[in-house]
Amino acid sequence: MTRLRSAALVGNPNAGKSALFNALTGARQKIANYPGVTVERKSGRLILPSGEPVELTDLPGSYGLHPTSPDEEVTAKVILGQFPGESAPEVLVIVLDASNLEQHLVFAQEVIALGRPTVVALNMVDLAERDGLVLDPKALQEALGVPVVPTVAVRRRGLDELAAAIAVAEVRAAIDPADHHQPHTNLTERRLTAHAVAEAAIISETRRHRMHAKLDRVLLHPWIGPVILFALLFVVFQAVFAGATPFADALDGGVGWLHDGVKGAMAPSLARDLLTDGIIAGVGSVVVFLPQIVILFFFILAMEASGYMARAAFLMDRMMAGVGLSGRSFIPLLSSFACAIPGIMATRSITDPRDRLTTILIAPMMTCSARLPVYAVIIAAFIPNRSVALGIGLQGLVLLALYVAGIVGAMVVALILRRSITKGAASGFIMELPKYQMPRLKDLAIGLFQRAWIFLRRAGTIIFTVTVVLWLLLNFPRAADGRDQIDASIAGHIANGLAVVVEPIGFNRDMSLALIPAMAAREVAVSSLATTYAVGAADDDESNRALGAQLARRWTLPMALAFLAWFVFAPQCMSTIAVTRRETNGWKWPLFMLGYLFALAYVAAGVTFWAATAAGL
Ligand SMILES: Nc1nc2c(ncn2[C@@H]2O[C@H](COP(=O)(O)OP(=O)(O)OP(=O)(O)O)[C@@H](O)[C@H]2O)c(=O)[nH]1
Ligand SMILES: [Mg+2]
Repeated sequence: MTRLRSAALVGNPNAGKSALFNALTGARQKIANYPGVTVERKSGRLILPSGEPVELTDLPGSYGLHPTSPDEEVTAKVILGQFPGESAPEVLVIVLDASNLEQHLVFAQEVIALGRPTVVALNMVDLAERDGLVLDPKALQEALGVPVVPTVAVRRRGLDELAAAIAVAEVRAAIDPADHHQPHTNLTERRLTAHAVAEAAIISETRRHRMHAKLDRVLLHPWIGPVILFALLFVVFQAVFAGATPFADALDGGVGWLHDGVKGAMAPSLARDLLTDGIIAGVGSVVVFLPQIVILFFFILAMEASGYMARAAFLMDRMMAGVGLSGRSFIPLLSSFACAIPGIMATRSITDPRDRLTTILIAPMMTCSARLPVYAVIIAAFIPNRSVALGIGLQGLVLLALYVAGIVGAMVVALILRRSITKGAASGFIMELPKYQMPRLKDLAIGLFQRAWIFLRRAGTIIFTVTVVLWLLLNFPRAADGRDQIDASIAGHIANGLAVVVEPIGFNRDMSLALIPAMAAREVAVSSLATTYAVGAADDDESNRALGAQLARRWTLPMALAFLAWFVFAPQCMSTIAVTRRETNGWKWPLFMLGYLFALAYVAAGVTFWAATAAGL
């Protein structure tokens, strides 16, 4: 019987380890063009040319075996076999960025010096060629004393050769198992060697960086840069509304058609109502926002893949320093625009613990994609679809304002925290800028498909479940004839109780009813409202079934704005609290987070409501 052998991918951040891992194992780990994407180890199965399986582990990028941040610690522990119950990987596969050889050779030497079976993947040779670098893998192999295989992870070039080299390295491991020397060079020596080795491996080098240098001069310019960044974000939010409308309308029509079809086909019964008013109205009201999600992520993924996101981090560094954070916090905060959970996990690449804690605490204020359906449904119902000037849509503008409100809120809180609870000097910014790349359509398509799938899976699982439970709580006990079903129901009683608390900030019963199930996931606020109004609507009320129409009829503009303000801040997400507990090792910080965010949400909603009312809106 063959036993499962093991290998691990190690190297500097952004070398293409995860891209190689995906290509070799068929996994779908997140890859993106900035350092610090992977923060946890992840294993998969690689089949060698002989048919033998190898357990391959993808690791967070690292600059050395002496970790300076939690993600680097994972890498060091795996390489050195320090995780309890796990032995060190038999083969170390060092992934080098060929276009950035000198820098990547510093850590590589440290790994090679461990004396373990080692293979080098000289990755990104395509980018090196593009930049006018011709390399000599043989010379590199000779200098390093381990096999070197040129690869292009994203084009699947060199994969067989790499697998073959891993297989051979294993055989050598079996012959000579106890060859352990410790690294006996210091950092300065390794830097000098790296320079010499890289120089020897470079056959020719023509300077073709000029175009990119020019691009950086514009995009990183102290004031042109931020203007471009802001203009870009502006375009994104306009596109989210303008581009999605036809698709969203079509989906909405589909959901309506399904609702009416089922209603027509089944005899009146509670089961029919559960299907139509509960599941189809509730889950359907969230699913229709798929086009918005896809458009938003199209831009995010394109900016990530091109290398622009890392420039955005660089631009924001000064602003972040102003509130006591470093540009390092930018990437985790940026990830939080998809979802705070990966965002909070991405803080593992932050060296300074207080910096890291602050970033975790403010991450939930970044507008995650779960808020998009809530924002979009309210905006579509209350903000007129007209242009303010030059074809700039008012709806997109309001959406952008909500995102900005979250960011400004987070910066203010960071400023306060850094002067009180997480006091300390801001640490420096050391992120290296990745190379510009043209995003590949196939990668974008896969990334979008993954995001769409995550969104639909949430709709099919958590939102579905909460909607069914809510429908049950809304329908029982049954109201006496002629009485309001919602007021009589269990959910209605709970909501009436909570309404006392949220009345001062302008919320009515239906709004407070939406808040409790929305703790499970923010989108549930939308499905709850849809289900509540479907249950509450009299049967002859068909024409007004659309959620937007119901909202416009039942809420005033100040109420709607207050509801939006609430969702900018409210920590309506159990999973975020759970992940905060895990990442901070205890209940103290997640409880603090819950407390301060609810307080902020309450104040923001109240101020919005009363200001809007006073302004006569
Ligand atoms: N042109 C080209 N791009 C590559 C190659 N390998 C990876 N990339 C791109 O380089 C970027 C970084 O790749 P990742 O696989 O995320 O890098 P990583 O080493 O896992 O990075 P961390 O997880 O941050 O340590 C992504 O945008 C990839 O698409 C390659 O061989 N050629
Ligand atoms: Mg990675």
